[in-house]
Amino acid sequence: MSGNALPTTADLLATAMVVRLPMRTRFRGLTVRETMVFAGPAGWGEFGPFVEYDDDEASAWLAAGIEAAYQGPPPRVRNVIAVNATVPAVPALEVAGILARYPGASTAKVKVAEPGQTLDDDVARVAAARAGVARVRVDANGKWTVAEAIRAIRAIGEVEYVEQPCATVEELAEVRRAVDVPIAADESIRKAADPYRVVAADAADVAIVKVAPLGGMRATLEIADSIGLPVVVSSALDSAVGIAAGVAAAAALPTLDHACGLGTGALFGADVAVPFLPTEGAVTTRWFGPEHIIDRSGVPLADGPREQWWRDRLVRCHALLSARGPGRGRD
Ligand SMILES: O=C(O)CCC(=O)c1ccccc1C(=O)O
Ligand SMILES: [Mg+2]
Repeated sequence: MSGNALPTTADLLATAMVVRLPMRTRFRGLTVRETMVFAGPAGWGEFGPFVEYDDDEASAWLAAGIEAAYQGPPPRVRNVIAVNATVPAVPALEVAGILARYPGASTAKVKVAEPGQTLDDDVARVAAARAGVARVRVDANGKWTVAEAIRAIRAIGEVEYVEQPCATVEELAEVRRAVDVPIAADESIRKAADPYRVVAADAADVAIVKVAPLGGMRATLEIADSIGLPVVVSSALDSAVGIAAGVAAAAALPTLDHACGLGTGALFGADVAVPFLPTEGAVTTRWFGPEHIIDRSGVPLADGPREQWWRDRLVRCHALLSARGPGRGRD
């Protein structure tokens, strides 16, 4: 909130809507994405921490939503953001159908190391993606041991980078020393008490940054500015409102050399607004200002108990933010 007072919970809840967005393809174990959006004087903000997150982790997401609704986007230096196709851990035969939702994409990010699947499944999925795009990056979400990562990376072959092959910073550093492909850090930044430890440990070549878990667009820009690594701005499987903040952060970066992971609107079967669907491999900046009206009859709303659960969660996270005082959401 960079010094601004927090809005009250009554302010936030007055316009809050809890939605259940159907996924076209299962992603991160989800077939429905529940999230909350609310409006403030600068436009719409999103509060959508995954349901299993505790309040401490979730409160950074609230800071991000409040920043969007009460401060709006930072000044931008570009309007068009190249995005990767996001390929969930689907059978190889389904990859072409996913890529078709990303017309013109030259990069695909392929999920690997899905529990219950094999390295052969990963190799086949990556091969199918290579058949459709020029460049492939993979994301293991920390699921490999060091030995598994080294073996898998050798089997998968050349990729733009491997995102979060293992869970810890030390393991990332060990894998990075053992292989030639670049390593990207995601969870080691967005879930870490100290996002800069990946640099001190020589654990990554690329920093994945996400507006919601990092506590907002400005907090994301600050990390991007000081981390000393090329960044990729990615989504947190946000609705169009949260994606607008990700796109705004990407649009404000002084340099941006990699496709961003902001095309996940293509994975939803419904959204709170016209989704950010990539055309020619890119999305274009758009802001849902205070004048924007979300048509409640056009969005799948949560039922009473789920809506109350989210409202209570917002109140608890708001208490954590106000106890913490102004400053970066994650401090
Ligand atoms: O980066 C992308 O292409 C999409 C975003 C994505 O993969 C993601 C979305 C929600 C939660 C976690 C992740 C992740 O990068 O691990
Ligand atoms: Mg990731």
